[in-house]
Amino acid sequence: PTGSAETKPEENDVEYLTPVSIGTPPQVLNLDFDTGSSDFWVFSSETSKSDVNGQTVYDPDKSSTAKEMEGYSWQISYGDGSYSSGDVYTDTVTVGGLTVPSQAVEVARRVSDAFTADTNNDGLLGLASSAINTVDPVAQKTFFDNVKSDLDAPVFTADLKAGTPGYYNFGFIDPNAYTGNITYTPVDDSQGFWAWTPSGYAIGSGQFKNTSSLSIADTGASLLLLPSSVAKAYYARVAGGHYDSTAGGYTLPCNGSAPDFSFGVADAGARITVPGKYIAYAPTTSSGTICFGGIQSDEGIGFSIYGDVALKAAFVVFDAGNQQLGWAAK
Ligand SMILES: NCc1ccc(-c2ccco2)nc1
Repeated sequence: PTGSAETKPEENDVEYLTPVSIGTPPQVLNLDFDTGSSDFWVFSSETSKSDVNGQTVYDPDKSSTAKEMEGYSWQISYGDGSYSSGDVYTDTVTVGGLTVPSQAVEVARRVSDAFTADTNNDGLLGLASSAINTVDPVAQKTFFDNVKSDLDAPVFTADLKAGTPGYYNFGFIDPNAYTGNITYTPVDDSQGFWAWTPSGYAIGSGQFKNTSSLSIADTGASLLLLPSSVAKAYYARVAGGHYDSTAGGYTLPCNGSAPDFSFGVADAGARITVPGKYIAYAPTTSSGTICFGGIQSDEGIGFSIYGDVALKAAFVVFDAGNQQLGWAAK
């Protein structure tokens, strides 16, 4: 079998939410599919009332197929400083027509303020390696790991789009979803991420620079976080671009003409071009004319993060069968 689920962008494409059915009768929650983490967690009837603010919650007591995993718990913290924690059930979960009869569903007791404030986000569905799942005492499998062996092919694809719905597909590669060829590059999952090394980059029509820095493909991250030297070189080419410590990063005019940013995949000379208009990411709170930059520095993280700003410029194949990432233009 195969599956296909439409995913919809929140404002400014800050995240993409995908409907997921949990339990019997089905309870539909809109989740943030995250290739940068491996916990499937949801707002629930157990979530502290002060932590819930409009989210749809999963209530295991209303599901005839829910089973509590007694003595199991989880707690996770993310790179953006947000966190959540709680207990664990198993229940039937359906994504894009694909059903896992006994998926570990991590129900939240507590979530951090940023999750509380994100009213449309009902939880996360992790798609990184199950090796970094946080459930204690025994790590649980991701939805993809549970369904992988049944799929026509052990792959899923991310086709995120700017300001309009895209798709997460499971078990097949849609030839109509991309242009040209898919260029594959090896994945190193030793840290649990979809980690890869781009072959280099170009800013606008500038010359391509061969440099390699470990990066992850992260659908659960909004921005493109690059080595500080690259981010600096990029904004040096942006009229009105500069580092603004009050904003906490580089800003630029929202209506400007920022240069494109291209990155190389494998040595095959394949390039993905992020249009400059994607880099005027979101107006800063204090203005409508100055935007927070979609490219920022990866200082302090230890690797670069190819988040939605970059991913929405490409058709991306997460190929677990061959431990590789495929990139295509679209
Ligand atoms: N990269 C994982 C991730 C995803 C979403 C969020 C988040 C915080 C507030 C709203 O959403 N944090 C981390």
